[in-house]
Amino acid sequence: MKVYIGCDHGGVYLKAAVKEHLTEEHIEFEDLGVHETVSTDYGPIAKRVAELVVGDVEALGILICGTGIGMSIMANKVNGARAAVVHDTFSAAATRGHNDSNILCMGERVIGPGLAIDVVKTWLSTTFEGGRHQRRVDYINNYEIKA
Ligand SMILES: O=C(CO)[C@H](O)[C@H](O)COP(=O)(O)O
Repeated sequence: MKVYIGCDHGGVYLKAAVKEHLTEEHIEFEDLGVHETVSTDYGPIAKRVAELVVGDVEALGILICGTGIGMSIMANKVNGARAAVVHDTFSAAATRGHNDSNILCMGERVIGPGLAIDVVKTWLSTTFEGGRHQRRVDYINNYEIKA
């Protein structure tokens, strides 16, 4: 598994904490930026990470901005991206197990690093349950194909 990670200026510090965790856990990742707190736009970073994730079935993405919301809105414009804004461990497990989310979005202005790392751990260690949930994810995929 490889994790593509990106942030805007509102997520630089939380991204650093998440990268530290991934490094400790020997999880391969690629940082698509940004690296400074200079004001920047989340759209291009979300698009790039989402495209890389969709292009590699083994890959997952983590996107961080102030709220996680702008990143998720943009990422979900990329066909095949299932980006979820998550700030609690229950939702982290549910969105992997039920929605097969492939991108986790968080807001540095919403969540502290301790809980954020717990969210990342839970999200990365939960697998898609399939079954009835596969039918529901298929509905989304089929909608994208026809759109
Ligand atoms: O959370 C975000 C998008 O969802 C951005 O990080 C946030 O809107 C940036 O705001 P500002 O330019 O005022 O720092």
